[in-house]
Amino acid sequence: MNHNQPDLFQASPSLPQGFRYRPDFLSADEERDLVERFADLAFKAFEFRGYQGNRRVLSFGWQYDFNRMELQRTEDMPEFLLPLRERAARFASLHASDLQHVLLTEYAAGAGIGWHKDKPMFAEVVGISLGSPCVFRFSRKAGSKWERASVVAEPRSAYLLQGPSRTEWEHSIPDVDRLRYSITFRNFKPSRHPDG
Ligand SMILES: O=C(O)CCC(=O)C(=O)O
Ligand SMILES: [Fe+2]
Repeated sequence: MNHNQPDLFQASPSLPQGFRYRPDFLSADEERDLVERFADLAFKAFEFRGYQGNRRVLSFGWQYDFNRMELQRTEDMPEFLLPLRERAARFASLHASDLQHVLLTEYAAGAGIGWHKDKPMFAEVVGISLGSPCVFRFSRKAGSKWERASVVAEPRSAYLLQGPSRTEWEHSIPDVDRLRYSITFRNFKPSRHPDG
């Protein structure tokens, strides 16, 4: 037996601390059903200070408006996402009711997301991937250099950003070759809940 074999459910040691990756979080049938549902949803071009990114987004529960720089209450999560929220919460050791916000993102071929940290009112982030695989890249400043790491987020996988992977590292996704969706559930930091 090879004791150096990395634990598939744990990020390899070179990945940021607090990052967890789980392949086959969804079955192929679940992935197909979700992609079919997404085709009927009203995604909107991501917009920031008048600039339209080439990805399209849709939020439920709460949405962060990047132009107004504030959270707004939005439509409740649709029923079909609730069992997935339950599973995402278990993966992150949270309660489903903690995950009051979900962002659906559609990356058409040629779309990606630039370097960023998620907004500071959010705590943990659980991301579920569908469609095209993508490279999930991490970067952080280490003295005068940048430290880098990356992992392939396969379709049907889930990842968790918590601890340093959430707070110290930025992440980005280079342009995908074909359609990818992500479902990102987030909870609020207790002191930053928009309901006070
Ligand atoms: O698509 C993903 O998996 C990540 C999306 C992301 O980083 C974000 O919306 O903040
Ligand atoms: Fe992000």
